[in-house]
Amino acid sequence: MTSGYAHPEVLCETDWVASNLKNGSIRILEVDYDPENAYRQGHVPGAHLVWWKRDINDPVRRDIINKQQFEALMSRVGATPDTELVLYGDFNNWFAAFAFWVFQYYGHKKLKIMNGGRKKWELEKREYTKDEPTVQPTKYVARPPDEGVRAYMPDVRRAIERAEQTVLVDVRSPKEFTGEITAPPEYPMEHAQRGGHIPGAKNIPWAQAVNDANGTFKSADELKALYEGKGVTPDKHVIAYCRIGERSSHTWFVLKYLLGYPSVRNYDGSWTEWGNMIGNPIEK
Ligand SMILES: O=S(=O)([O-])[S-]
Repeated sequence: MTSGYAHPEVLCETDWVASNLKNGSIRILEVDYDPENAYRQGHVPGAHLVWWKRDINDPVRRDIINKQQFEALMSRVGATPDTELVLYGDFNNWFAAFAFWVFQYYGHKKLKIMNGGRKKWELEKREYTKDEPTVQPTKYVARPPDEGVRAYMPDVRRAIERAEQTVLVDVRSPKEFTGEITAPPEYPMEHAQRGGHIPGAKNIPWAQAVNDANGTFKSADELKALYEGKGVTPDKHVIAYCRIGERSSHTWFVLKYLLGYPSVRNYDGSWTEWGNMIGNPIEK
C-alpha cells in the first residue's frame, strides 16, 4: 500500500516489478550488505548486484563514491540519466535506501524503491535466478551533485545553535545513542572512537519506520505519529545521522518522500566523523 504517502511515485510494489520484468522498461539493482547471503543465493530476474562496500562506498577515502565512480557504476549497469532504476535489497532496504540517497546526490532522479525489498519478494515465493545480467555499458554523464540532500559538520554545528529551527535525528539503536556500544549491534562494522550522540539529537531508530513482518514501510499515519510524536515536525529543518550515513539514508527517504518534509538532509559523516573529532561536544 503506497496511499497516503506524499510522493508515492518513489515506491513500487513487488507486483508492479513482477509485471514489468519482461518488458525491459525498468532496470533493477539489488543493493546488499552481504551479497553472498543475498544476491548470490538468487535474485529478482535481471537484477544487477550493487554491493554497498564495493560500489557505493570508497574504502580508501572512507567516503561515498565520487562522481567518476558513480558514472562508472551507472555505465556498468547500462543506465543513462533517463533510465528508471528500481532499487531493493537485504535488511529491509537499509542499503537500497543508501544507494537511493547517493544516486539522488549525483542527480539521478528516476528512482524507485521496491517496497519490502528481498524480504517481501522471498515471502511471496516469487521467481529468483542466479544468472547475472549482461548489458552493453553506457557512457553516463552525471549531473552536478545536489548538495541540498547532504549535510556537513558545519551544518550540524549550526543546527545545535539553532535548535528551535533544526532538529537532529539519530537513527541508531538506543545503545549506540547512549554510548554503551559504538557500532551497530547486528553487524561487524568498524567502531567509532567515542560513544554517545550529538547534543540535542532525538533518538528514533530507523527500523521503526518498517513493518518487521514483511519489510514494507509503515503507513503515512503511523510514520507521522512516530516522528511528530518526538518533535520531528515538517516546519523544522531535519538532519538525520547514524554511524556513516547508511541507516540515516533510510530515515531521510521516509521523511522526505513518504512524509514530504520540505527540508531534510542526510549527514553521512555521521557519528563516526562527529564523535571522532576531539573537541566536538557530545552527550551520552
Ligand atoms: O548504517 S550505518 O552507517 O550506521 S552502519
